[in-house]
Amino acid sequence: MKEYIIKICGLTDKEQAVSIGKMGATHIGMIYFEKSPRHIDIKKIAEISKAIRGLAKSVAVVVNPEKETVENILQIVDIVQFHGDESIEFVSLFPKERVIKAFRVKGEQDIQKMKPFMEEGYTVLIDAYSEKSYGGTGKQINPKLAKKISDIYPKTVLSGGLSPDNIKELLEYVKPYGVDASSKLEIKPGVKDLNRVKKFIKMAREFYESDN
Ligand SMILES: O=C(O)c1ccccc1N[C@@H]1O[C@H](COP(=O)(O)O)[C@@H](O)[C@H]1O
Repeated sequence: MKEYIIKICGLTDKEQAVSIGKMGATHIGMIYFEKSPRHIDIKKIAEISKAIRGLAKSVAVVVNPEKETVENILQIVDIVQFHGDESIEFVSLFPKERVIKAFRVKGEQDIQKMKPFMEEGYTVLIDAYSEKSYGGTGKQINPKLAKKISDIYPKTVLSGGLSPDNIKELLEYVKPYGVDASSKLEIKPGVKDLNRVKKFIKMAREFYESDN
């Protein structure tokens, strides 16, 4: 069977997370980064992670964390998503299959930074660069650049401003291994519009389950 990732991120509510798991998301993300408007504490992450067990994989998004923080988080979620400037030396302290490494991509020069992670076979997520924020900005990555990265590296997850309005076109053009969406599926930070989420997941599943 074909492997792919459909990740919905920035959940703060258990009931919403369970609904999204039932809609067919493969991964559900929660933000553990105090500067984010979607930040939730460890107790809440544990509660949501437990509730979605068997439905979808749980992912905690962190930005430049301490080693102990990651060790504690990996006790309660399936996967940790490093969304800051973490080095390969730091990331490789943790099991590869339990890691997603995100890169905020400005231009082709950033591909160089991804190379060590690609060579080691990590799942690599690409997001748009923003000066103001580490993520969840709704900004879109240049599709040509995204395609170039996805063509180079088969385990590339596309993110950055994805929604039902652009997903079909981007999937057909970039053909990434996975997709990840957050802010463009929200009513307000941390609260999802479930109709938009459902539409997004349906469109992504149609792509991945067709002979694209
Ligand atoms: O969502 C956040 O607040 C956030 C904070 C810090 C790092 C990452 C964050 N979100 C991730 O950013 C990408 C793109 O999100 P969007 O769809 O453009 O809103 C995604 O992986 C989010 O999980």
